[in-house]
Amino acid sequence: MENLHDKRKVYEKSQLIESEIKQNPIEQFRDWFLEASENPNISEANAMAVSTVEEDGCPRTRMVLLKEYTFEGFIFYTNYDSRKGKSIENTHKACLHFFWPNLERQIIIKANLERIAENLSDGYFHSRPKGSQLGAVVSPQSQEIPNKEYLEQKLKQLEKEYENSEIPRPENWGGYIAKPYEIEFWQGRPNRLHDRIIYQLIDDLDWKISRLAP
Ligand SMILES: Cc1cc2nc3c(=O)[nH]c(=O)nc-3n(C[C@H](O)[C@H](O)[C@H](O)COP(=O)(O)O)c2cc1C
Ligand SMILES: Cc1ncc(COP(=O)(O)O)c(CN)c1O
Repeated sequence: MENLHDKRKVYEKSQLIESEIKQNPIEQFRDWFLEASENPNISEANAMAVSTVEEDGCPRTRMVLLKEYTFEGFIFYTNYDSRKGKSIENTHKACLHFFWPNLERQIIIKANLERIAENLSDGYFHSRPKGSQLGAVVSPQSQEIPNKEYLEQKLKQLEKEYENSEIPRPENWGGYIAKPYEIEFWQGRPNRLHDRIIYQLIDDLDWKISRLAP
């Protein structure tokens, strides 16, 4: 069909060296995340790929929006009965991936996942625009639906129903916190000799920092 052999870029914008990195990977994440957020060429710095392993042993990846990060972990919101929800309930694990092409950087995070407390999910749910709240109520995420009109009709009905009242958060919609145990920071370099620094959690306390070959 099409040969892409000559499609390649030289990465040369920055470097990642031990003397300049943070000892804690969340602080390192914050440095890189703030830089990405402030970059006018990156429209959704908080968009990340989330991979989960499904029952056939194959990982499946989709984008979600990171909504909060703390020293404890990374929080995103979704439908607990979705495909990702089901695989998280089975494995309690996921891999989060950020790629910011303009910075020539990627971050790969392996984590244990838990649902966040219901009151926190309530708080976030009600902070969303009403249309998005209704969207979450209307959509049986990842289920087969008969057609597009099915959602549009349900939305119209609910718009009337909740015109003057608060929309309750669906029980199956809420947040997950991904508590990291391994975080790799990757900075593109010339000659494909990229910088890779990996933090691995030891004893639930300390992070071991190593350099990996590109
Ligand atoms: C940039 C971007 C951000 C997204 N953010 C979310 C999100 O925060 N939560 C969510 O449930 N789906 C989000 N989606 C939709 C998901 O990619 C996905 O289609 C949906 O969650 C169903 O995934 P699943 O069937 O694998 O569970 C986003 C899609 C894109 C492209
Ligand atoms: C289905 C779905 N759920 C949730 C989100 C998260 O975004 P927000 O909570 O800001 O609406 C998105 C963002 N694209 C989405 O597509």
